[in-house]
Order: sequence, then structure tokens, then C-alpha cells
Amino acid sequence: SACKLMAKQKVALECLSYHATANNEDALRLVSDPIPSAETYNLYSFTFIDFDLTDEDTCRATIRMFKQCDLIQKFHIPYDVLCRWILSVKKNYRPVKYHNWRHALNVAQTMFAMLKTGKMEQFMTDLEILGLLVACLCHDLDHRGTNNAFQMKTESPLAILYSTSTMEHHHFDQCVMILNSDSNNIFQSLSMEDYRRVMKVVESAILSTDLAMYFKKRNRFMEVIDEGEFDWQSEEKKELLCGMMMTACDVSAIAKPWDVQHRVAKLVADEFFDQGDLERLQLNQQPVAMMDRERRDELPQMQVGFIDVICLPLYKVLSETFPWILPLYEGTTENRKHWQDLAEKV
Ligand SMILES: CCCOc1ccc(S(=O)(=O)N2CCN(C)CC2)cc1-c1nc(CC)cc(=O)[nH]1
Ligand SMILES: [Zn+2]
Repeated sequence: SACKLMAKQKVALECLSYHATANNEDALRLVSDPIPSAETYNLYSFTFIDFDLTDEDTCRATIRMFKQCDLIQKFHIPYDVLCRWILSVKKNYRPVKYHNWRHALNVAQTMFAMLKTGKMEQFMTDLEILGLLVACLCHDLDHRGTNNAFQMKTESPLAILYSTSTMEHHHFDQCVMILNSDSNNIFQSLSMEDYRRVMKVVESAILSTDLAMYFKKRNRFMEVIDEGEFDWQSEEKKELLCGMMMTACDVSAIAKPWDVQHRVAKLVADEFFDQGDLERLQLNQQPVAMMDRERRDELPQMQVGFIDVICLPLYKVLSETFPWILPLYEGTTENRKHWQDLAEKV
């Protein structure tokens, strides 16, 4: 429709207003950087912390993950293209309080740890591993710190473009835009067939990070587990597993050491409260509890609810089939105790 076309142009114009991709000198500096070991960055651990990393470190850590999965060789990714693509992805995250580049890096690192330390790579093809890491790094691109409901309520151009999973469709769109930019296509050496396949993995994985989709898919996933699935090679079951892994990575801050979880939860809360303020000021509406800073003392109880409804059931069913990711279940259980203590104190 003309209305959709106008919305698409409006979103595209926003991007053109500044150069969406990285500049060459930054890329060439990263090309010449030595890349520290995975152990230096603690990349194999479920307790990885990015707070002390500089932005340059985060780019080197990302390259290290690609190297450890041998993706540069296997898919003939020109090294300068990989460097430029990483910088472009980082550049297309906004400086919002939570859904920023650091969140994307943490999600990708948890995926790396699940594949390697969690031994889940044995069920994945190389193309799926490439697709999953790329999806994690791109899954929240150009996030504005507001959720799908807010796009709808404010009739944002994005909500006109995509009526369901609004932000997730936009994140995938941004991922495609970067890949289609000069010297940013890390998939350029792939055959047409492999390119189609990896883009399908990336699209499905990014769209699966919409929590509204998660609940539906989780029930089907549990059925598949109960039916005793073990090789995960059918198309439908593999897509289901990848979707569950994406959510597991997306919420994995909940499993980090308590001081890290507590600090990250504050970033999440601050971003939610900013949206609540906008809803009050811009829409003259009462925000939902989790976005209402006047109800901040209910936060610990909400975190217990988040853990019980979303996180623990997922980590439980995943660790029953893939026992080496048990640290995610254990870390979350530990943090539940801390949030419960704070909830009882109020
Ligand atoms: C920390 C500030 C309060 O944060 C929350 C409050 C409530 C719930 S909820 O599970 O009840 N639920 C989720 C689905 N919504 C549609 C309805 C509300 C989740 C969070 C929460 N979300 C994330 C992911 C962004 C990370 C995180 O640490 N906490
Ligand atoms: Zn996310």
C-alpha cells in the first residue's frame, strides 16, 4: 500500500541521514589489531562480563568467536569485510540503556558458550552456527528502547510496516541493510543455495526473539522433547531448537553472577521506566507496572515472576536434553533467591 511505502521510505530516510556503515579507517585499524585469546576474554564461560571491555575489545572479542568457530576459513569471509561488518553492526545500535551493542555482544557470547562449553554445536551445521552468531549480534539492531506495544500505540512508521513482531522485523531489516552495504557482506563467498539457507536461519532466529512468539513455540518444543526427539535434524525441529536457544541467550543476563544481574536489571528497568515516562507524557496513558517508575518497589517481585514464567522453564527443558548448559539454570536459581529476599524486604 502507499501508506506502507511511505513508512518504508521514512524509515530508510532516517538511516540515510547518517552513514549507516562503518568508515574505512576504523575498519582498517581493526584489521591490523592483534586478537587476544578466547581465555583472555573469558568467552567460554557462562559468567562472561563485558563491563571492563572497551568498545575496541568488544570488536576483537567478536572476531575471536568467529575464529574459534573457524567461520572465517569455512565461509571464506574476507577479513577486512568481517571487521567492517562488525563495526557497522555496532554502529547501528543506539545508545539506549539496555538494548544496545553490549546487550547484543552478551547474547552472542552466551550463544558461543552454549555451542562450545554447552556442547550444542554437535547438533548444528557450520551454516547454522554462522547464522546463529550473526543473528545474536544483529537481533536488536536499531532498538529505540521501546517495545512493540509502544510502536503500535504511537502509530510509529515501524508499526505501519510490520503489524506483528514489529521491532523484530525491523531488526532483521537492518541486518539485511548492513549486509547489502559496500564491503559489508560477510556472506559474499557463499553459494546462492548457502546464502538462502543462512539468511533463513538468521531471519527465523531474529524473529524468534519476540517473547510473544516464545510462549507459542515453547509448548511445541516441549512436545517434541516429550516425544523423545534426539537428533534434531528435521527442518521444523531444528528451527524450534534454534528459536529456544535465541531466547535462552536473549535473557541470559538473568543467570549471571548476582552483582552483574542486579546491575543489568537496573539498566533494563531504567529503559522500561523511560518508556513509561513517554507513555505518560506523550500519550497521557498509565504505563504497565514494569514500566511505571512509581511502582519500582515491585521490581524484585516482577523479576521472580520473569524467572518463574520465562527463564527457569526454558533453562530446565534445555538442560534436561543438553546437560552442559546447566550453569544457566543454576545461575538463574541462585538469582531467584536474591530477588525473593529483596521482594520480602519491601
Ligand atoms: C528489571 C525490570 C523489570 O523487568 C521485568 C519485569 C517483568 C517481566 S515479566 O516476565 O513479568 N513480563 C515479560 C513479558 N512482558 C510482556 C510482560 C512482563 C520481565 C522483566 C524483565 N524483562 C527482561 C527482558 C528485557 C529482562 C529482565 O531482567 N526483566
Ligand atoms: Zn535482545
